[in-house]
This record gives sequence, structure tokens and C-alpha cells, in this order.
Amino acid sequence: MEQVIGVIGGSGVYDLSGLEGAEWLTVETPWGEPSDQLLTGRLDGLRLVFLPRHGRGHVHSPATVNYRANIDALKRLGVTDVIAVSACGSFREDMAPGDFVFVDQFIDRTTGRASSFFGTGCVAHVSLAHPTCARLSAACATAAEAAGVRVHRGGTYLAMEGPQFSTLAESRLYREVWGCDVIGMTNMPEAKLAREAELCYAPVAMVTDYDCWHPGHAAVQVTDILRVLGANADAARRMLRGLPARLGQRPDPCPEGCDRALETALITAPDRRDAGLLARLDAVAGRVLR
Ligand SMILES: CSC[C@H]1O[C@H](OP(=O)(O)O)[C@H](O)[C@@H]1O
Ligand SMILES: Nc1ncnc2[nH]cnc12
Repeated sequence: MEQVIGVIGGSGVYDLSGLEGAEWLTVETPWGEPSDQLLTGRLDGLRLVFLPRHGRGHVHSPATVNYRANIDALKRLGVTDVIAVSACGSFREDMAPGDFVFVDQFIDRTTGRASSFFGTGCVAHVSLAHPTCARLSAACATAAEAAGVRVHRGGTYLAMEGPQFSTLAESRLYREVWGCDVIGMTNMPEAKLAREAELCYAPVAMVTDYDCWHPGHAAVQVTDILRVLGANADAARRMLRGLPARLGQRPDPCPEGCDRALETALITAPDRRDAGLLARLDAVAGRVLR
């Protein structure tokens, strides 16, 4: 299968210049509208599909991003590997603004977001023990280092509901009791849905602030984040430009098992499956349902 890289751009990353044959495409999905059109093109021969998570102009809030439509649209365009670029707050002194954290674990504190493609009429339980793709993440981390970024391989991302930032008590709980490393508002349910769609998923958490726990820094505000975001976005673009050389041939199947996640997950008896839901699942799960 041809390797196709999907890049989800977070806050501050709304476009990707330098793609050969660049074209913005409108993609319809059975889950509603994705955040925006998707930009397709090639980077040194590698096929790439870019989607700004909040839409161009940042119109969707973390709770109203249509994560299911976004993942479905990427899958529909043939994406095999998703790189999720996000701004985040840091709970660690040594994970400083400008650093990239290659997150490998999550604690999900989001509420009320549609977090599964499955449900009544077709039930599936995928494993999330290792919610990211170590192979894809390592390639991104190496490309980021080569781009001059300070990199942390591994880290736990607390996904909060937002849109308000955390209270001091929450920030201390996540940092001191739960041992989280970074915080953001969007990687869940995105990571869960990517796993259900059998996509490799590598989060790139770009630190913009110390949230509100750090005695030496004022509590985070959007204006502070925006000040750091520009440089982080430039570094993310440099990382992506170096990626084709570092990815090599995609092993088929992925040694991490991401592209076979549904093979052990379906539980609804074939004769009890709902035809309407099966039709909606065609792009993300057709491989195992057809
Ligand atoms: C702009 S401050 C808060 C906002 O930034 C992060 O977005 P993303 O993860 O898409 O880069 C954070 O999760 C919040 O949505
Ligand atoms: N401190 C923070 N909390 C939640 N989301 C963020 N995105 C960037 N910084 C953040």
C-alpha cells in the first residue's frame, strides 16, 4: 500500500506551503463536514494530505471540531499515517516553550464529544494500550532533531475539555498526582478515532507555555501562546520537509499493528449488524466489514 501522510495542523498551523501539485479538495463524509477543505500534494515524491484542525482562520473550537469527519476524510483520501501537530502547555520545567514532545500516552478528560465511529448495530472495542505509532513517531522525532528542535521522545498528554484553561488545582493535580507531561484540548478523541480507522497516529505536541502551575510564569493566556506559535509552526514545517528522507519505505503491515486494529475488535454478530451504520463505516472500516 502506498504510504500517504496526513498532517493535521493545530493552532497556528493552517496551511502547508511548498507541496508539488497542491490542490485544496472538498471531501464529503457520512459524519458531516470536516474542519475545512483538505490540501493534497507531494513532498519529494511523498504523497501528503493536510487538514487544518480548527479550519483556516481558526473557526472551530476544540469541542466543536468534527473529529469523526476529519479522520474519515483523511482515510477517504488514502491516508495511512497521521501526524497530529498541536500546541500544548507543559507540566515539566525541562519541556520548555519551543520544545517538541513526541507524546505516547494520553489521559482523556474530554466530555461529550463523539469519540467512536461504532455504536448500536456495530460494536467494536479497539485496544488503546499503546495509542500512538512508535515507528511514525520515531521518524518524526528524528526529522525534528535534524531541523534543530529540542525533542522529548515520549510523554503523557492530558486532553482537557476546555475551551477555558485549567484551574491551578487542576494543573497541580495533572502534574503532581497524575504525572502528566503536557496538556491540550484536541488529541482526544482524535487519537481514538485514528485507531478505529486503522491509521498510524503520531502526535507532535509543540510546547507554548507552562499552563498555570509554574511560580515563575504567569498563568497562560492565548496572547502568550500566539507569541510562541509562529516559531513552533516554522519548526514543524522544517520537520515535515525532512520527513520523506527519514520515513523510508512503509513496512506492510505496520509492525506496531495500527493498520490491523479492527481485526480483534468487532463483536456484533454479522447477521445483527445495522446496514445504515455499516454504510457510514465504509471508508474507515470497510476493510474488515465488507
Ligand atoms: C490557541 S490556545 C488553545 C488551543 O490550542 C491547542 O490547539 P491544537 O491542539 O489544535 O493545537 C489547544 O488544544 C487548544 O485547542
Ligand atoms: N496550557 C494549555 N492548556 C490547554 N491547551 C493548551 N494549548 C496550549 N497551551 C495549553
